Amino acid sequence: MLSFFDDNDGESAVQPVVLIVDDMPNNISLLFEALSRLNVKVLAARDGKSAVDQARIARPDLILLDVMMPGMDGFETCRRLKQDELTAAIPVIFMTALTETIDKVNGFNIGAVDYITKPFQLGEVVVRIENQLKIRNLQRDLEHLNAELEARVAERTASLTQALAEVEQLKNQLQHENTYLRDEIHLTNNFEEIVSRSKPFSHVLRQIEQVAPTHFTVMILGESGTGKELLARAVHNLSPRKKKALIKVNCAALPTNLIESELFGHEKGAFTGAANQKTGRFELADGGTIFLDEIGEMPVDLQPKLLRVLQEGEFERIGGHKTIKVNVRVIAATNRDLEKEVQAGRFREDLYYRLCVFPVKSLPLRDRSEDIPLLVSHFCKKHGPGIGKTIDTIPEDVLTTLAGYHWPGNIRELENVIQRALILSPGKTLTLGDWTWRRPLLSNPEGFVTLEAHERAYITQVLEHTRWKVSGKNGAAEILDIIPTTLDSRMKKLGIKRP
Ligand SMILES: Nc1ncnc2c1ncn2[C@@H]1O[C@H](COP(=O)(O)OP(=O)(O)OP(=O)(O)O)[C@@H](O)[C@H]1O
Repeated sequence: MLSFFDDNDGESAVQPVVLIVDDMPNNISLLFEALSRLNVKVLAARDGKSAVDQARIARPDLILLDVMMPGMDGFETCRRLKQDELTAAIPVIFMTALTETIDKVNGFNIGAVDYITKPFQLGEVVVRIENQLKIRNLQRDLEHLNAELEARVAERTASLTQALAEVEQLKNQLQHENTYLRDEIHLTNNFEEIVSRSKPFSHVLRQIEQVAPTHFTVMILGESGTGKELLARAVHNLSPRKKKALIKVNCAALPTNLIESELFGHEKGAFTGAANQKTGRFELADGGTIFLDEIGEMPVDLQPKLLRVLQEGEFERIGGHKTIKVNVRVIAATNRDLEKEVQAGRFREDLYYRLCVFPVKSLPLRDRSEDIPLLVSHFCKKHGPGIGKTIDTIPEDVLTTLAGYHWPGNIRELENVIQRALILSPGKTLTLGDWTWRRPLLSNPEGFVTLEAHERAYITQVLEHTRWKVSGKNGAAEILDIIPTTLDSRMKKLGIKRP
């Protein structure tokens, strides 16, 4: 007995189904009998329409289709079967009487696989059916193999795509980390020493560019370490006086009794200890610029003399009678609230107005934190060579940690942190070491950070302490008394990454 779907265990698998379509009951019974020799299930239909309906439901493995039938003939039935995707793949064998004059080629054209002629030679019929069922079986195997192959290809493609995406992500991350180092810091301004891409700071630089070529006195206001001196130098360098001297006086660094002599000079014997004549800094700055840093520290009794130089460009040395005329551009800076100083009577109002003709406010680092990556890279380049360090990677997590800090000491503090990090970095990747242990997070009353920044800093601190051991004995999760998965998700949320 023929079994088309025997599997390896010898068990008979699904029985093939053959649909006989003929309007003559005699033919159907003959075929029934012939097919009973095969291990197949036989279905029958008496006309084309019910054949199509049955085929849609039963999905036979083979259809024996009479050509000449009343109503829908075999050709039309076959056409319909082939148009329907549920039945299109079912092989069709046409049955036709020898006496019938039909166009056999047409039958093959519309999808038939074979012809059987009536009256039936039952032996031949069985062989033809067997052959078609074998072919059908092989086709099924092939389809199955194809599907399996496609599934495997799809699986491989998916994992390759995933791997490619991960590589791409890694590449992006590395590129990002290196961007600040690789790119020359091309700034669209005329400030060689000043590094910034921040929008608010670009307004400050714009003001500097506008005032620099004029003769106006410039007052630079801002917290300590925000780059006031750099701005003052920029004013001078962008002015027509750039070839002449820029003389700096730090009013806070000079003892009160010496400020007048430093600024205006003295004649020999003008006071005890004045053994020689001294040229003051206003005279030295003649034709150039004088930068009076920490102007808020200027003693009140000296302020009228300063006002006179500003207004008339003249003064006398201490102990001297000769009026000295100078052409000096004045730039002043302070981190104090000068208006308050005026109200408190420590600063003359007229001098205040004379100095504040053109005030420029330097910005604290916390208001331009987008500059942190640039500044970090700038300070690596500025200080690395001095201590024999070449940094080529600034990891994202280093930048994230730095961006989360409030910077009460501004850029000067950032510069110090980077100098220290450079010393501690063992290779070419910048590491912050245990900086987080030391930074005075809450030391500055104006410098409170957000809860999130504090949490980020604190978790980073603990992780650095445990050398990035998250779970297990002496791990960060144990210290923080939270479960490791919670710590993992906090780290993800806060952007904390193991260096
Ligand atoms: N935009 C910047 N780009 C590069 N370096 C900067 C920038 N701003 C400040 N710095 C650096 O930060 C340090 C502090 O800057 P600076 O001395 O100009 O600040 P300051 O406001 O004058 O401070 P203070 O009020 O204490 O005198 C300097 O080493 C300076 O070179």
